[in-house]
Amino acid sequence: MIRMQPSTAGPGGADGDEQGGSPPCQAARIAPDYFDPLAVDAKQARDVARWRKARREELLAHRAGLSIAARQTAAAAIARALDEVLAAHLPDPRGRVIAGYWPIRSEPDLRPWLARLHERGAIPALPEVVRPASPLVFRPWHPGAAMRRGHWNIPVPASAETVAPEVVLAPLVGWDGAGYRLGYGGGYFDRTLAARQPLAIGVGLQAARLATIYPQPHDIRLAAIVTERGLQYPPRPGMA
Ligand SMILES: Nc1nc2c(c(=O)[nH]1)N(C=O)[C@@H](CNc1ccc(C(=O)N[C@@H](CCC(=O)O)C(=O)O)cc1)CN2
Ligand SMILES: Nc1ncnc2c1ncn2[C@@H]1O[C@H](COP(=O)(O)OP(=O)(O)OP(=O)(O)O)[C@@H](O)[C@H]1O
Repeated sequence: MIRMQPSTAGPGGADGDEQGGSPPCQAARIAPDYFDPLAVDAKQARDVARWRKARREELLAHRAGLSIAARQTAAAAIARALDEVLAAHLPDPRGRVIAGYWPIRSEPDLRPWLARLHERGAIPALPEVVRPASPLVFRPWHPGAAMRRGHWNIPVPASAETVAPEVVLAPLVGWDGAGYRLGYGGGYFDRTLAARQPLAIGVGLQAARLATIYPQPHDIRLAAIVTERGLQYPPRPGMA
């Protein structure tokens, strides 16, 4: 299995991308979970944003380099782990709205999992960016549903109907053991989860784990994180 060695130096740290001589930010020295919103200054926010951009590029390049077979194996294992999480939270999915995503940029393809839920009577949904810097909107989807191109060319259901999912899969570019997600940098999922509270389950590769994503006040902790190695968050007793 291919392993990724994510850089461990934090924002403003000596990870080789510092340009100027400004003092390093202290985010790496405090507990990653502790954030006093009043203490978050513009410089720290910029440091974190720059650090995240660099990690996103590394993680996306790693994922894109995996074979199709490796990605399919991972997606199948993620789907099995998701079934377990769902069984615990939503034993009978009939009539319940469960949002996935249309895979882009080598994301695990969980459409077969959504299709199985559809067969079991659930209402799968997919997200759409309808307005920049706004929460996502979800539209019902089923295998074979008519699609159109949305923002960023991501296919979205052609239906004008919107639904409110009880469960939302959040594809992970990166993640950390405290339950935080690194996405593509639009802040869409955070805005969506801030606006309503579905059960948000992060899905991604084990290799995309970071020591911390340096959670900021806008970052919302996921309810669960699932990789090809099963449930990673919340941690199970005895798990490293
Ligand atoms: N398959 C899939 N569909 C999805 C998501 C996803 O993560 N995966 N999303 C999950 O949210 C939404 C789309 N998310 C997006 C996030 C960022 C940008 C974007 O324009 N990014 C800028 C960088 C922004 C920045 O760094 O300031 C860019 O790449 O130019 C577009 C869409 C909805 N659909
Ligand atoms: N609830 C919110 N209200 C206002 N701004 C927000 C909110 N959530 C995120 N943002 C802004 O969105 C930007 C990107 O955030 P972040 O780096 O966390 O994106 P991401 O979670 O990786 O992206 P995405 O969810 O789209 O894949 C940040 O500049 C942040 O300030």
